[in-house]
Amino acid sequence: MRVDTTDLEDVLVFRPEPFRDDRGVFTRTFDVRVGERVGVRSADFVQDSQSRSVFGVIRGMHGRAGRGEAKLVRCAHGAVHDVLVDIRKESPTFGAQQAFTLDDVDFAHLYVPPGFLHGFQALTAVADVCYRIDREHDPAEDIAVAYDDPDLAIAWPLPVTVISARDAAAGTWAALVDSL
Ligand SMILES: Cc1cn([C@H]2C[C@H](O)[C@@H](COP(=O)(O)OP(=O)(O)O[C@H]3O[C@@H](C)C(=O)[C@@H](O)[C@H]3O)O2)c(=O)[nH]c1=O
Repeated sequence: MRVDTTDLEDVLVFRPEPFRDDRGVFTRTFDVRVGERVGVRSADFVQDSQSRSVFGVIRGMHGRAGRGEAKLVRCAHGAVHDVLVDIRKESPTFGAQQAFTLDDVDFAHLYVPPGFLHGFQALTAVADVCYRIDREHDPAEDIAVAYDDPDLAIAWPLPVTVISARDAAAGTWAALVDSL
């Protein structure tokens, strides 16, 4: 399993080597020893979750107040266009964003440290995203910035088909920056 750095400080991509044959595919999704070499400790993650989205759905852009949360994110079925925005004021990449394709072909696995906005758009009829977080979910700490905020100007690949009521009511990037 290879580990790539990214344009965003401290964000990593774990790249497994899927095995394919006539039956289908086998892939290791995470390797504790590889993680430990780059400071990502599997034991730190306390909740594993999965969401299923239909074509064109956008979920995001979500963050967490307080000390934030670290995430490991992968797409188990289908494909998503996954976007991260660095909201750590002290970071050299503060305000920068990067997009990643997560799919069930390469099985790339993103490590997102605390202090990021995260969102994705489903590129396939069904897209299952699995993620692990290092703190128990607490809706009181939810942060959301509009997926179509003009200052963020995220280039989503498809017209949005469905978003949640929470995401439709999300705040602006400018308001978030003022609050940091
Ligand atoms: C995120 C989350 C939600 N829930 C509950 C709350 C609610 O009743 C239901 C659906 O929640 P949401 O609408 O917030 O789910 P969703 O919009 O899919 O939120 C997720 O979006 C992606 C982009 C992320 O990065 C995640 O961290 C998370 O914020 O599931 C949990 O119990 N645990 C969780 O970790």
